Amino acid sequence: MKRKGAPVPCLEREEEVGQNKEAKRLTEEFVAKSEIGDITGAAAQEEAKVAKRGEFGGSILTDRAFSDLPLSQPTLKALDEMGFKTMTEIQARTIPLLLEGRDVIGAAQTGSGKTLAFLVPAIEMMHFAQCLPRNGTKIIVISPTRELAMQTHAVAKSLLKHHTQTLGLAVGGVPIGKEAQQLVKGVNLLVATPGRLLDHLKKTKNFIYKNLECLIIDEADRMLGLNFKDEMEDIIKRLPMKRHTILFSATQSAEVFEFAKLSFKKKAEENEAAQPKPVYIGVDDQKPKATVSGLKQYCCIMESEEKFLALYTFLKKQRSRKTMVFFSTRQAVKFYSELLGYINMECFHMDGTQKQSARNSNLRGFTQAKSGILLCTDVAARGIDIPSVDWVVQYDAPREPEMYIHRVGRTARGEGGQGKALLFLLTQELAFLSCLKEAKVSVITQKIDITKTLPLQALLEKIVGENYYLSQSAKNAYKTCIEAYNSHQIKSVFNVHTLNLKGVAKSFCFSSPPKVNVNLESRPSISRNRRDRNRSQHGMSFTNPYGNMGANNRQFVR
Ligand SMILES: Nc1ncnc2c1ncn2[C@@H]1O[C@H](COP(=O)(O)OP(=O)(O)OP(=O)(O)O)[C@@H](O)[C@H]1O
Repeated sequence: MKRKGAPVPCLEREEEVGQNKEAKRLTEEFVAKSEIGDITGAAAQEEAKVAKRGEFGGSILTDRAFSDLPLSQPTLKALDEMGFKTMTEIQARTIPLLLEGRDVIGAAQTGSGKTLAFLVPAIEMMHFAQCLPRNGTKIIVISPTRELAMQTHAVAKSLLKHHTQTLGLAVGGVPIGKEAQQLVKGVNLLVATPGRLLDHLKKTKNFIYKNLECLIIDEADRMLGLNFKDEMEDIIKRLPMKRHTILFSATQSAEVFEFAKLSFKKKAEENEAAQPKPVYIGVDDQKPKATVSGLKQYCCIMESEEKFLALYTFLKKQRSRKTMVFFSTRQAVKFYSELLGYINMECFHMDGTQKQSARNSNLRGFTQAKSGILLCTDVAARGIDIPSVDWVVQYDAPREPEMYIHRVGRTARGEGGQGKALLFLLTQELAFLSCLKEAKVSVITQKIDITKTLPLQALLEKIVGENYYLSQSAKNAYKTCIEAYNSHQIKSVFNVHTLNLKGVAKSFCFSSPPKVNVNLESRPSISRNRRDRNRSQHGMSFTNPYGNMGANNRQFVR
């Protein structure tokens, strides 16, 4: 195939720049006519009612001051310099217990100050033990992503400003050698991601962790889920048994309690009578809502072919705001950021497979921006504390309600934080709202009308069709989108067989579904023999019998 067009997002050829300007002019014309991005009708009325009831906003702070606690002078001074005077509820309820040396499982809404809740007592523990570098690592904090680990490390650095204890960071994506040297010199408080921590536990000679006093697991429900379970079990096996364990998360799951049993049991067996039981503090367990009061939540119901038009129009309308958009795959993040860049809507993008330097610079760029767009996968869903995010848009539905809660938790954070969240759902996915309701999340639904913007579709199809790189990227994104949908956790709601492939293809700017091989684990109508035949032909994965899925595949396309 002749490769037409410039590699995206570079625009080098003169005529392409011209084409780009034309695309921009035309797209803006369509946007001006559209209504999405303005909350209207029933949604606006509902919003007014909520405001009237005084349910929106509100303080997360208690009237208890940090200075009421028996904290060391260096810590109090640092807290004061950081601008923290009174405690949030999770801090007020857990810090005193942790200072007494109790093991705690803490749960509190996103953005409610859990980081200080575990760092302050951890630092006090080191201070009062008068730790020196030669004592090795006394505290380990494990975070699920590099970004969250870096953020926690930054908060710990500020808190340790007037202390003498040492701090270190061990995350993937950076040379391991330098970290190892630091560990050998003596890091009293180590913040790490699980994979890199395990590497050091296995391979870094003279890494002193035998004196470990406290293991803190942040985002515990995520860390103990399927992806990290084996690593975490291996880590736990290697660490000294005699230590405190602290688990924190915004959402609690059965896994956390299972893990807690495993982690706390060993110690209990060792000296059962002397060990007080771990304490569970669920700050929001009695609250009717799982999300913070400063968050307004909306849901737009649409068809597949409307999705990208709706997003584009929304982003245009909200261009003076700071918006995060979540997708289910990194290929979708890549394609849509290229496409938006091509039509002059620059955005930051972040996914788990980017080089660490690119991840950092995108996150830094978006964090520092007054307005802007960050397209991302769930690598940015948890813990990340970006100031003043106005909107969280979930372009692809999350894989479970807990992930919804974490994603929307990137806005309306901290004291007085306010923000809005918008969930895109396909008509056949409406039942997900019941799942959200069960998880104590209620959203205001809105049907959107994008008829005025529909002519934009042809222009987008032309742009993608004429650019080899964009169309390859779109194809990858289309293929992986279907595969991700197929592996959705809530199969009764997100059933791949109900997808309208023609509509999905349109959302990736194809006029008809492109030919792709898709790996789907199962399809009820396919005989086992045929499936096995396919499997043996193609190794572990097999070519989906939809094969080159196309619009004429009637069984699959509505
Ligand atoms: N006592 C406090 N007073 C004022 N602001 C605070 C206080 N404690 C924390 N904050 C601010 O609240 C914001 C959210 O805190 P943090 O990142 O610790 O939340 P979190 O509960 O860990 O959220 P998530 O569940 O999303 O990880 C931060 O910007 C932090 O600086």
